[in-house]
Amino acid sequence: MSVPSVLVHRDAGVLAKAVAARLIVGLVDAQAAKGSAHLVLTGGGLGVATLAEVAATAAHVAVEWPRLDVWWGDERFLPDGHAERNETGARRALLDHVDVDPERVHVMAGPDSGLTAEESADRYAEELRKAARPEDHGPVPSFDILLLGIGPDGHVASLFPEMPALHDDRSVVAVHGSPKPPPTRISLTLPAIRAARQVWVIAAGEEKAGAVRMALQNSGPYQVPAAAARGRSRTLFLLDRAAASKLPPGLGRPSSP
Ligand SMILES: O=C1O[C@H](COP(=O)(O)O)[C@@H](O)[C@H](O)[C@H]1O
Repeated sequence: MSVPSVLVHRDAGVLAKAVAARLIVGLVDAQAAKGSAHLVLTGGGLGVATLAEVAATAAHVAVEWPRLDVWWGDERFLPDGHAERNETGARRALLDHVDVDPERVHVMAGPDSGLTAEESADRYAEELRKAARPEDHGPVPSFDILLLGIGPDGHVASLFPEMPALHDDRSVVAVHGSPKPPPTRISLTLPAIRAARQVWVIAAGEEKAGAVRMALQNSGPYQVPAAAARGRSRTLFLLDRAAASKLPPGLGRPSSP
């Protein structure tokens, strides 16, 4: 697993633009190397703001959107089109504005599908398994870039501290009793997240500063799930100054004056 690098931008607005630019370059590079790419999206305020910045950046035309598989790290178990679904935010901010192949946009089914949360998680795990190639050596594709927001409690995706999902070795699980609404969610597990080539944890705001510090300081994953969010080749913590404000001196590298 890779050792995290920390990059700090001036504020949330600059951070969203910087992550968007980095994402466009990362996808173009992955497609140039392999022909197609796998991207895992996050929900949350900064996650959606980043996608809106991708759509607003002229260079996004360099991404071959039809040759991109889009996945989610987690979903709130709500009906299709619900404003609080991570999918809805991603569609409005980016996916409705680019030429993605609908067959390659892999959504986590909600209750309107007739599935229970467990069945939805199992179905997503199966979709991931089918997309995995022998060279991935596991039940999920080696995602090229996996984006994660982080909660003030250190949660990533819908993996909350001290919940049983943190011990699950399946790739996708249903989560019940989430401390953040809505209570029922679907989430990739830590083994699925750690199968990614690159994991980018993005965070803005002072309320995230304590969690960011713990995630970078060898906390146990059961207490701080973000501490286990690491990519096989690269892990980036992309922060604004407020989210980096509790890091020990020298840990964060300023990127924006
Ligand atoms: O509920 C969720 O929250 C986290 C973080 O969201 P933020 O608005 O505090 O940045 C997000 O990463 C996750 O995907 C989402 O379901």
